[in-house]
Amino acid sequence: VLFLQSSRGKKKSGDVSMKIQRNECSKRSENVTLPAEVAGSTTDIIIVGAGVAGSALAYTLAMDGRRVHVIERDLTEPDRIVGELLQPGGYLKLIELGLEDCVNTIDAQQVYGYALYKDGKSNKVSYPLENFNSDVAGRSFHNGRFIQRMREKAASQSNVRLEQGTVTSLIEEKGIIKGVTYKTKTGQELTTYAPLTVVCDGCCSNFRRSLSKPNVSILVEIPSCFVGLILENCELPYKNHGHVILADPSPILFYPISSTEIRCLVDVPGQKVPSVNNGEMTNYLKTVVAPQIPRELFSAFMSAIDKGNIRTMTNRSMPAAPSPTPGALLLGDSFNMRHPLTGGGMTVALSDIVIIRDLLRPLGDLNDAPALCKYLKSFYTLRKPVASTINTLAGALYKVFCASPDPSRNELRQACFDYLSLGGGFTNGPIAILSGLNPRPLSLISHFFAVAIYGVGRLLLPFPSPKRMLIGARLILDASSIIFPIMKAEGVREMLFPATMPTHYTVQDLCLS
Ligand SMILES: Cc1cc2nc3c(=O)[nH]c(=O)nc-3n(C[C@H](O)[C@H](O)[C@H](O)COP(=O)(O)OP(=O)(O)OC[C@H]3O[C@@H](n4cnc5c(N)ncnc54)[C@H](O)[C@@H]3O)c2cc1C
Repeated sequence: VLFLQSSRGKKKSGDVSMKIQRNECSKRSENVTLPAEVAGSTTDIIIVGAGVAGSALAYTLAMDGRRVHVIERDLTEPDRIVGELLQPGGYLKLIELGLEDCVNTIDAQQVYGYALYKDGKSNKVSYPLENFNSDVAGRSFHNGRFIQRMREKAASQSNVRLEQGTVTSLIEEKGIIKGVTYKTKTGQELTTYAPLTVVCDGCCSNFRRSLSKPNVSILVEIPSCFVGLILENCELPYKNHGHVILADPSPILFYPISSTEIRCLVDVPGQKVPSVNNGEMTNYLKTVVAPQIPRELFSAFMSAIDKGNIRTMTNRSMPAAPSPTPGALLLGDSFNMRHPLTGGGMTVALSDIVIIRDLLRPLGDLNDAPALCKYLKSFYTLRKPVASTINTLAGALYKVFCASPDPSRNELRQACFDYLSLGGGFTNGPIAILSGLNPRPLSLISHFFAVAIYGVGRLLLPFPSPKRMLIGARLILDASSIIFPIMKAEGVREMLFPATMPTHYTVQDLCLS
């Protein structure tokens, strides 16, 4: 057992300020009988997985005085091609959680917006950061370095126990999750109990099915894969910006991950990528992708291919489908995924954690399973406007940015590229959604259809021909058929009218009830 605990933590569990806060709601726990193991437990919350979500949650709950036991399969520094660009909205959430120093000392790079490339033309689209402090911007980094910093920060709290182990099952009794069984590094099988278990075991979650609606596995879509390379000894054409190439068949991304390295992610549609082992991938990258790369990056791109460190990762998307379960909660990618084109995953996870933290704060007694369940149901509704907007944009933009033989889809793609170059609100609105600075559902819908109308207008002016009118009509249909199914899967009512949901309780409502 690797047990990391530090004496540097400032708050101890049950300190005076926490006791005052908790008393407000503690009456609710009367008359609830608890399983003996849970009642005697010295842990308030078990967290499964210490990735982005698990580490951030552990730290923030510990700061609120909770006793947290985190079980992570592998505590060594991850080496992955995921979660490398944190949007400015995510950075704001990091500040709210007190974790902003985790991007210091890891050679993270500030990101101020994107450069979009199409058919040799490029446009710069800056994040609308004017009204924020100068340090508010996106951050890009090595994912593993960021996660290690977050784990260290969580483990520095005296009331966090971070342990290496693989959780093998959830312990359930009479419909209530009471704890988990896990295997330690040495192969010992142990059980641990707590009134709340939060599962943050990532995109390939083993526990998603037990805590979601029965149809959850059919909701997981795999629209494409990313092929990752690291470019060295070169500069991005637009310094401190992400670069999105609207390539054929689908987008290519570049962004800095340190002061000397640039990540390249090549999207390959479908579930299969050319084989790396038999050289098909090298051939694909050199013949199909390389000719579409901006010339400033071309030779570094070719060198990266020759160097051979080619990584691949499946891109999954999955709307949240929770089945509210007393004593347990899913969070992060195990709960909800979206296409990584827009780099929204960590922002959604951190935003969810802020909501959970605020909801749990007044709940003194986590052993009150019915009250806890009510709070958790409310979480599923409160998160919807932000999470669904970021998710819907990711899915819709991926579809719009892919090349297509269909003339109306190509018009929509071109209209989107040109619309984002118009400046003012036309540029700021969509990029404020993407960056997580202002992710409002109505803004998303209005900009999405404004792009479509802009595309139709260009087709009809100055003189509409029957052919162009037909393409225009199909363009509107295409736009609708892209956005509405994603919104439907996300839940239109929760997204647009969360206050009409029976489970829409604010923290104040819950405290008063
Ligand atoms: C190719 C790609 C690129 C991406 N790029 C970005 C980006 O640029 N920006 C962005 O915001 N998002 C991005 N994302 C999404 C982002 O990576 C995720 O949203 C984020 O990592 C989710 O965090 P998580 O904590 O839920 O999962 P993870 O960070 O994957 O953490 C899960 C943790 O659980 C542990 N674990 C798993 N099973 C067990 C078990 N049984 N017992 C104990 N521990 C266990 C794992 O070891 C791991 O540490 C990308 C995704 C992909 C696929």
